[in-house]
Amino acid sequence: MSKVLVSDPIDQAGIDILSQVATVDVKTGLKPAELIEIIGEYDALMIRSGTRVTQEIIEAGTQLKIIGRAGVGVDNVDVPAATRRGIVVVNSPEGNTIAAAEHALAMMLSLSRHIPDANASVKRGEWDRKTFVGAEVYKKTLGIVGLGKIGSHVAAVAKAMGMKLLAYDPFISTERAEQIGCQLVDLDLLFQQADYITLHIPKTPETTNLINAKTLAKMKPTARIINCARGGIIDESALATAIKEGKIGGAALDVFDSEPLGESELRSLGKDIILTPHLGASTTEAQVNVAIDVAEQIRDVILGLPARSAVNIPGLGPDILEELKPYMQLAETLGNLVGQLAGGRVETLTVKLQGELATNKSQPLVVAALKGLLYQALRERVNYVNASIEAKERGIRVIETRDASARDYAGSLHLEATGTLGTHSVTGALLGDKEIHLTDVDGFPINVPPSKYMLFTLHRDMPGIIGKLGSLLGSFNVNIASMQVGRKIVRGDAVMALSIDDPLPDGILDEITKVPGIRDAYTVTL
Ligand SMILES: NC(=O)C1=CN([C@@H]2O[C@H](COP(=O)(O)OP(=O)(O)OC[C@H]3O[C@@H](n4cnc5c(N)ncnc54)[C@H](O)[C@@H]3O)[C@@H](O)[C@H]2O)C=CC1
Ligand SMILES: O=C(O)CCC(=O)C(=O)O
Repeated sequence: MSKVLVSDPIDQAGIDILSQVATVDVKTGLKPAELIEIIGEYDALMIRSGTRVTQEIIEAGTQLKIIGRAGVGVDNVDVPAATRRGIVVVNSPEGNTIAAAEHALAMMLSLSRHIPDANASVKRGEWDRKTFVGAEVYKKTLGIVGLGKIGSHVAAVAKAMGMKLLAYDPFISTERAEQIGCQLVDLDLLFQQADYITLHIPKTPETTNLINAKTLAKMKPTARIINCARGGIIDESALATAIKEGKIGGAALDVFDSEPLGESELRSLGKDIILTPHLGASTTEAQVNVAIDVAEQIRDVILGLPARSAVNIPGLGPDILEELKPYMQLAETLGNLVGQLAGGRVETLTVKLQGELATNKSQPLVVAALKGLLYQALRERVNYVNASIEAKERGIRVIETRDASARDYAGSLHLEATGTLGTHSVTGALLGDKEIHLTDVDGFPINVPPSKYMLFTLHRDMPGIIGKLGSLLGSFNVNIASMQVGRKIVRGDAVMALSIDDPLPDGILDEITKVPGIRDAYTVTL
């Protein structure tokens, strides 16, 4: 019989499901070394946010087939390490949405009315009505950063409370935001106008320290910030200083840079700050939802069935998966590339399946292309299961076409993204031993394997231009690994595709477009 280790407190409903197919051991509060010592016996590991599943633990888990995170964020799991070992990582994308949204709303109201401190003072035997005069949220402006599942529910409730709603989410369409009752604005305007700012975004390199001394300085002196998303999105030291110096009105935090919260000046800021120990998902209902959601997936994987919310491996039947795997990678890479070339907000994605890919069972490739397209917005949170829904919620129209007669390659995939900044297209195919090659960019034929850091230019095909670009990159210490030009006619328009060894330094793209003959330049990270 299979064995499942449950290393964080999980609702009994989940344990009951697991017990149908496995021996279940519940051992909470294990130290990393203790977990490493025993994980080798188990086929599955079920966790919440308390267990940090590091590469070391994954490597010690020689029998592990699946890691189930009873919640949304999988940032406490080394997903790439699990993927490398072929371990499925699953989560529950929606089981605790309402709980987290309600916690953020509760934090906003508690902060406004000083409820925690007033409560504590009455319990101490005091009757102080002067200290705790609060503020109403009615007719105040709420700035929502991240208009996904939780942000949208916060918006719906806040609207009903009579708040004016501003939102910042670069990956949501204006129409979608309007449907939810929010005005989509840029981040600076949101910081300047909001009376309350609530964060509902993942922690990514772009969102780390999004709230810092500089952004705090843009806010109203009465502004209150709520973070029930992830620690590290707010620079805690800058926040403490801003509250102490009266630069903002206060903050309510459920999540911290390091959890459990250790020694911190945040603890000493009185009634202008509320701190909760990562309770966003801690409702009876949410814990039942996430436990059932994840336990069912662990049960299915143990029974040899696909998981429905795998964050790293598609939930498809094993035969189709094996056949499509290299093409899924192609579709994902092209989606990621075309999304970055298009920049801004993509409104339409056209997916053309060509040659042998023009069959009905190639539909997962469309999903893989969307997963790639949404990667910049959602990082590891977009998966093969949710990519279509996420695209729909962002107002992205998907057009799928098939052309079995296209015979340049056995099978090739053409993606065209149209967005607020224009239209771009890429085509790719698998060559040789299934290596991905870009075969066309914006209608210009090329033949290059994609690399981690790339630079594309649209330019006039004329003497000296390649040399000028090479020297410019050299002057910024950028090393070119490979370069290829694609053109349709001699001395007409052309595309240059360069693989570079490191990310392009800030500001250099503008310099590139100043080179006579270069019209546009784009940098992408794959
Ligand atoms: N405190 C707690 O116990 C809980 C915390 N969470 C956290 O809440 C956060 C939101 O969760 P969901 O709404 O379920 O996720 P979601 O994926 O539905 O929404 C996230 C939104 O953030 C947007 N986004 C991504 N990068 C952005 C950026 N740089 N600027 C602005 N917007 C950006 C995305 O477009 C997306 O619409 C996550 O960090 C999740 O881990 C979730 C559940 C419980
Ligand atoms: O398991 C928990 O209580 C934390 C929930 C959470 O942060 C998440 O689902 O992302």
